[in-house]
Amino acid sequence: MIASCIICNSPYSMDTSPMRYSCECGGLLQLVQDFSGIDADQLKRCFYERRALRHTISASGVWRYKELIAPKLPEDHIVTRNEGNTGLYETESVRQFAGIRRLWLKAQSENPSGSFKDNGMTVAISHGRSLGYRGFACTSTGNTSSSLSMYAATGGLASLILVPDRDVALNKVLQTLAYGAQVRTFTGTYDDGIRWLDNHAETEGLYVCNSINPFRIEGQKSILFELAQDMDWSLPDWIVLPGGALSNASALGKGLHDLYELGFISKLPRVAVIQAEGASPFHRMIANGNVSLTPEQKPSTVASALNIGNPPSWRKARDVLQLTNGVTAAVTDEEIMQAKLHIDRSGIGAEPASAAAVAGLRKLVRDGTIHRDETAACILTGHILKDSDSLRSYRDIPDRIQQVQLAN
Ligand SMILES: Cc1ncc(COP(=O)(O)O)c(C=O)c1O
Ligand SMILES: N[C@@H](CCOP(=O)(O)O)C(=O)O
Repeated sequence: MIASCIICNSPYSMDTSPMRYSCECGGLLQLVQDFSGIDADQLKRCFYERRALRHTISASGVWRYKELIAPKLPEDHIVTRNEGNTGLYETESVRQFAGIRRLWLKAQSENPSGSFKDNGMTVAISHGRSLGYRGFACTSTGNTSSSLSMYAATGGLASLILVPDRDVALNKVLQTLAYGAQVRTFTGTYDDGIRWLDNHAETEGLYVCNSINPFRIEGQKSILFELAQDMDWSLPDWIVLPGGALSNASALGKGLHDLYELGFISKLPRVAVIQAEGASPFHRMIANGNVSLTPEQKPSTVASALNIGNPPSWRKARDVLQLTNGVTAAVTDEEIMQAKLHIDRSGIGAEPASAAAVAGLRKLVRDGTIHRDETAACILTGHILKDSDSLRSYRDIPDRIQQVQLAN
């Protein structure tokens, strides 16, 4: 496959190692898809047929869309856990909380490792394996690492993980270790980890699975494809998602572009990217009308997955806002936890980072950016058990635990 630089358009072949993540000029790479031979109506029928095929690669909520993601990747290199196929819910209590006419929640938390990362990771790992790599690496606040180490274990491959030594959810790191990964902790943030990988991955023979990897982004497009298929190719007015490294904003935007180009959808929904106030360099850039991103040196939020001060994909996300007439917002930790309470009590549940999307939707409805008669889908990115420390902040929990003596 060919990738091109998002800044200067230089082309690169992605079929040989060492793997390339960025251009000589520093711009990230983006895969170039050729949809010229595709019969869209026939492909649409295939998507429905494949969804019904249990226990096959094609039934995966990612590989079902292989022609639009990695058409030439040989099937025998694919490492899959039947990812995707996640639920789409309409929940009255969360809808009322957000204050919008109709709201759908896409629960990527139902993925096999518990977060949306699996949609992209299956593609990145499979691509790396097709190039002959045996060692896979990332830096992570915990979800990318859980996903990477799960797929590495599935494929009999080695994983090396760099984890900041503070402000990460311990149970995500334990999940990562449980799958068998080697973990190195360091003083610093996700941003420092990315820099280290940039400088050392090639010499250590490692394939990097962070979202600087364009195959990760390509795989994450499937979240949007599945949402569109679930909704019979008629998407809501808004797609609202949390923003950290901005991989999801980049991927969903590319997915929207693809579906529009192929004629699967006739209208582009608007994209709203929601950041936590303590880690909101992208929101500040957009709100201030700046042309480049000023990194945040000490990102800090209760939504530990969003503790990212220098999101690598900010240019791709900016282009998505331009394509979809999108917006950004920032929400406080208190607003995030308030939204999380509603999502948890609805029975769906989510980690704080995911709840930022619902908190942001509520804010944008309240300030009139989103009209209450419009419709929206929020992407719930991670599972309720992912950040279990945050659950301790529910003040009513002690009142609902009763110590009793059980008589036989
Ligand atoms: C649960 C969860 N939600 C949201 C995000 C932010 O997504 P992105 O980095 O794609 O902006 C992350 C990690 O990045 C995450 O782990
Ligand atoms: N929250 C993420 C951080 C972003 O990672 P990336 O995979 O988009 O590079 C995590 O789970 O580590």
